[in-house]
Amino acid sequence: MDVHNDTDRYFQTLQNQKETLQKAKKRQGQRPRDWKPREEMYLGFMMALVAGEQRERRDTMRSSFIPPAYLPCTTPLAELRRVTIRDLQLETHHRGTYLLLRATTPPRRITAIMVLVEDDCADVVMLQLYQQEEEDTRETADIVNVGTILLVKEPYFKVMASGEYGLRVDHLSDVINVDKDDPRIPGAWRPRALEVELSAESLKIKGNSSMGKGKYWQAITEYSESLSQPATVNEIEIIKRNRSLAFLKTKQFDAALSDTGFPSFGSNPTEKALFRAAEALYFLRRFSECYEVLELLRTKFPNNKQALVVLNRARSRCSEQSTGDYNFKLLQAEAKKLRPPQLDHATYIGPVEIRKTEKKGRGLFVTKAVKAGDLLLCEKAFGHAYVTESDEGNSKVTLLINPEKNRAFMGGQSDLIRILVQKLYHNPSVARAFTTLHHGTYEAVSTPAVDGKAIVDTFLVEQIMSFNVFGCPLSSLIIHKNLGAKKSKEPTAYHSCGIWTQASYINHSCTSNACRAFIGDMMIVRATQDLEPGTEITFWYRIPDGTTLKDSQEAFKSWEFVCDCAICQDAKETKAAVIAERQKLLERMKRVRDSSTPNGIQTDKVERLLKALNNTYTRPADEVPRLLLWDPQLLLARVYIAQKNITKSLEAVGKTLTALGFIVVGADSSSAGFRVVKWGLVMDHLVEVFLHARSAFEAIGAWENSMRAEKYAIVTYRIVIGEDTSFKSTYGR
Ligand SMILES: C[S@@+](CC[C@H](N)C(=O)[O-])C[C@H]1O[C@@H](n2cnc3c(N)ncnc32)[C@H](O)[C@@H]1O
Repeated sequence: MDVHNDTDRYFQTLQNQKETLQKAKKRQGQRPRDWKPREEMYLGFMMALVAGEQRERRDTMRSSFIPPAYLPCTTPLAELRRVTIRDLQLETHHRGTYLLLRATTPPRRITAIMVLVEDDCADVVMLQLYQQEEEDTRETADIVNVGTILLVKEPYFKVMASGEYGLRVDHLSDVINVDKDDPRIPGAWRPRALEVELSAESLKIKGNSSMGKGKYWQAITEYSESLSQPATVNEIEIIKRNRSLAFLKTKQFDAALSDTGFPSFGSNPTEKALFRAAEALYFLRRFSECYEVLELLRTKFPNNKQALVVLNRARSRCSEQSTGDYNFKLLQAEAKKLRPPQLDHATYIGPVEIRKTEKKGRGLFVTKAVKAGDLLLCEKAFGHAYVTESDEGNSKVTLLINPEKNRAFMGGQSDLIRILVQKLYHNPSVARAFTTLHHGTYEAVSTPAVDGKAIVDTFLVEQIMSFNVFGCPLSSLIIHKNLGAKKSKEPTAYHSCGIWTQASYINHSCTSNACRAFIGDMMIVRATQDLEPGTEITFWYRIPDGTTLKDSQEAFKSWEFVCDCAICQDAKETKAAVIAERQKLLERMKRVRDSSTPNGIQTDKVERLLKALNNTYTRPADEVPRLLLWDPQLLLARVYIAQKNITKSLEAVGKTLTALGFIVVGADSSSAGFRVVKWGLVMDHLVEVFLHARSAFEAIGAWENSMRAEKYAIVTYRIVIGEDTSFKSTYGR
C-alpha cells in the first residue's frame, strides 16, 4: 500500500535474475570440480574488500534478490550429521546435515555479510549471512571475524551472482556461533596455549568491562560464560542483572525481562532488577505491567527519580492505550524533529474487532455506531524502515527483487525484512501479532524454536511484508501542505514503510469508508462516513482514479485479489463505446486545461465537457462515485471563487461533492441550510472544497452555512491528516 512498486521499471533486471536462477537450477546436484585454489580465493576476497569499501561509500543504490523460498532448519543440532565443503552439491539444501566452519578473512558487508570460511579439511568457500544486525546496532566484525567458528545448519550451497560458489544463510537460527569449549571443534582449531579457566567472578568482571566499552554482545557472551561456572545464588542474580542490561541495550527485551526474575522478584527485590524489568516491559509495550512494576519500585525505593520519569511515561502510554486521547500537537512536533521518525506512543484500538468476511478472509469491523471523523485506530508501527525521501537528500534506497514472485519494490522493504526478522528472533513473545497476518498460500514451519533459539522464517516474513506493508510519509501533514506544488491527482508512494498489525486487517474497497493518515510511525485510521455497528471498515490500497477496469485491477495483482466494489462492478458493466467516449472527452478536457492562461480557463467549455462526461454514467453517484469528474469540477469551483461568482462557485462545490458520492443539501445561495446528508469519498482536496464553500457562504453573509462548511473542512482535515490541532496553522484563522 503506497510503496514504490517498480516491477515494470526493473522488468529487465527481473528477467536477468530469472535467467540466472534457471541456469543455476540446471546445475542442481552437481559437485563443482573447478574450485579455485585457497590462496587465489583469499586474494580475490581481500582485494574486493578494499575496493568495495571505497565503492560502497559512493553508491547510493543497492539491490537485493530474494532466492526461491526454503524452510529454516527445525531439527535439533544433535540429530544433524556433519559434512564437509567438498561434500556439497550445487543448488541444494543439505537437509539433515551441518557444516563446521572457521572464518579465514575479515567480513565484508554489502546486502549480506560475506566472509571466507574453511572447514577442517582446509577447503574454503564464501559464506553469505543475511538478515544480520545493521552496522549501527552491531559491528560486522562483532558478528564474524577472522577465527570465528560457526556452524551452518542444513547448508544451502549455490552459484552466487558473481559466478562463484557460496553458502547462503537466510534464516538467523540456521547459523550458530560455536562456543570455544564445544567438543565438536577440531583440535587444530583450539588455542595452542591452554587457556586458564576463569571463575564466574572474573568472567563477570570481564563482562562489566565490555559493557563499559559499549561492547554489549561481547558482554552477553562473557556473562553467559560466567553463568556456566559455579557460583552462589546471590552471584548468579547479580550476573543476570548485569546481563539483563546488556540484553536491553541490544533490544533483546524478552531475555532482558527473563534475567530480572519477572514476574516474581522474590521477597526482597533489588532496585536494578525492578527498573530493568520495567524498561523491558515498556519496550515490549506491556505498559500496564510496566506501570505496576514501577509502582512497586517507587514504594520500595521512593528516592529513585529515574523511576518516576519512566512511571510518568508509562502512565501516559496507558492513558493513550485506553482512551485514544493523544497530544497530537506533540506527535506532530516529534515527527518533524525525530529521525527516524519513530515516536514513543501507545497503540489505541478503538471500537473495532477482527471478524471473518464472506470473501476477503478476515476484516476489521466497527463494534458500535461511529461518525465521520471518529478515531478507529491510532497505531504504533510494529516495524518501521525509514528512508529519507530523495528531496531530503542523501537517500540510500534499495531495490528489492523477488524473481520467483515477479515483483520489484524500491524503498525500505529490504531493510524492513531485516528489522522484522531481528525483532521476531530476539523477542519471540511479540511474534504472534505479526506471524498471524495474511500470508497467502505460504506454508510456514510450525516449530517455534530449536536448540533454545527462536525459528524465524525469513521467507514468511517477506511474504507477510509484501501483503501487508504500508508506504508512509514523514507525516500526512507534510504531504497535504505540499499538495499545491504537485499535480493535483498525482498518486503518492513512499520509500519509508512499515507494518501496522491491526490496520493490516483492513481490506480494500474503492468505495472506502475509512482513511489512514501518518504522523511519523503512528498510523491514524478514522471513519470517513457515519457507520452502523457491524460495518466492515475498508480503505484504499490504491487510490481509485476512474481509469479502466483492467488498469485498476492490475493494481491489486500483488495482493492477489480482484476488487468487486460498486465502482469496479460498474466499470465491468460499462460498454467499451462509453469508455472510448469518456476517453475522448477527457482528452478534450486536457486540451482546454492546457490552453488555460493566467487570466483563466474557458469555463463554458469545461462545463460542457463535464456535462457530457456526467451523462456517460448511469448509476447514482452516491452508489458509484464519478471519479473522472471531481477534479475538473473542483477546478471550476476555484475559478468561480476567484471571479467572486458565488452562485456558480457553490454550484461547482455541490457538483464536486456529488461526484465524490456525497449527498448534500443547501449548496446554493438560497437560505436553505448547508448539510452533508451522506458522506462520500474523502481525500486531501476535499478540505479545499469545503473551504471554498465557507468562502462563498461568507461572501453572501450566510454565516451559519459558512460555519458549517468550516466544520466539515475540519472533519475532513482530521480524517486526512489524522488530527485537527494543526488546522488553524495550516489554513489560518
Ligand atoms: C492486508 S491483508 C487484509 C486482511 C486479510 N483479509 C486477512 O485475512 O488477514 C490483504 C489481503 O486481504 C485480501 N483482500 C483485501 N481487500 C480485498 C478485496 N477488496 N477483495 C478480496 N480480497 C481482499 C487479499 O487477500 C489481500 O492480499
